[in-house]
Amino acid sequence: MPADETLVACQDAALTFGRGAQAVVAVHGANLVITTGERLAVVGPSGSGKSSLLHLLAGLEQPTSGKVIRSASLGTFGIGLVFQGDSLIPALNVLENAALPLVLAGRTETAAQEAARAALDLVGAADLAERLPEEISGGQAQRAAAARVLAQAPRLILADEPTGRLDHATGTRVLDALLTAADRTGAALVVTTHDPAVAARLTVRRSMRDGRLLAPEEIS
Ligand SMILES: Nc1ncnc2c1ncn2[C@@H]1O[C@H](COP(=O)(O)OP(=O)(O)OP(=O)(O)O)[C@@H](O)[C@H]1O
Repeated sequence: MPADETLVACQDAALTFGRGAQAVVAVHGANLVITTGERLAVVGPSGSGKSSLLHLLAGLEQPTSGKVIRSASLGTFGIGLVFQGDSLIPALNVLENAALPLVLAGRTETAAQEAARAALDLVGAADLAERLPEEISGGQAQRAAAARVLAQAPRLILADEPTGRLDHATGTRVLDALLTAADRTGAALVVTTHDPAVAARLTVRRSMRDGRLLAPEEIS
């Protein structure tokens, strides 16, 4: 795999919600290229457009104008999105939640659960495997959700405030796990955050202000 393969490129990609007087421009013409090996922090205050930008990169939202181009090489599990908030299926335990996408993609239950266990271990949540989502805290659920993404070994990990609801030690562990997983698999990693200490763990920082993506800054 070439070191600088482009995975996703935004060309003047804008995202507007609503119309007319109610229109909110969440992202103004963003230009951004994500290559393999990328370690990018997107920082900015609440409402500045970080989640919207991530959703454009993931293809969850289509740009209102401009383009978002994803490499055909990304395939089924090319992009793994760690969402803000709860995303676990209540009727499945943590292990089954983490294994589900792999089972749906045709892996055997055993192979899927093996990958899920390894990912839970990586985020320090192996002891939660048999618990239901209602039996764990919000921070533990965030770790389980991160494990579900890591089990898929995506080539691009998009993490939306992955440490936002966690105490410092747990947040550090989740971030360590995302960085370790990205290093091991060669995945690119994009993290949105309010927290300068989280941004400092990545290589490049881009700030958002009122929907505008500012120029890249290298993090020393
Ligand atoms: N589905 C939606 N419908 C209408 N407006 C939206 C929608 N999603 C986001 N917005 C608006 O777009 C702007 C950017 O929101 P976004 O969630 O991307 O910001 P953010 O920087 O991720 O904020 P936070 O840090 O609080 O998650 C905000 O003004 C928000 O109210």
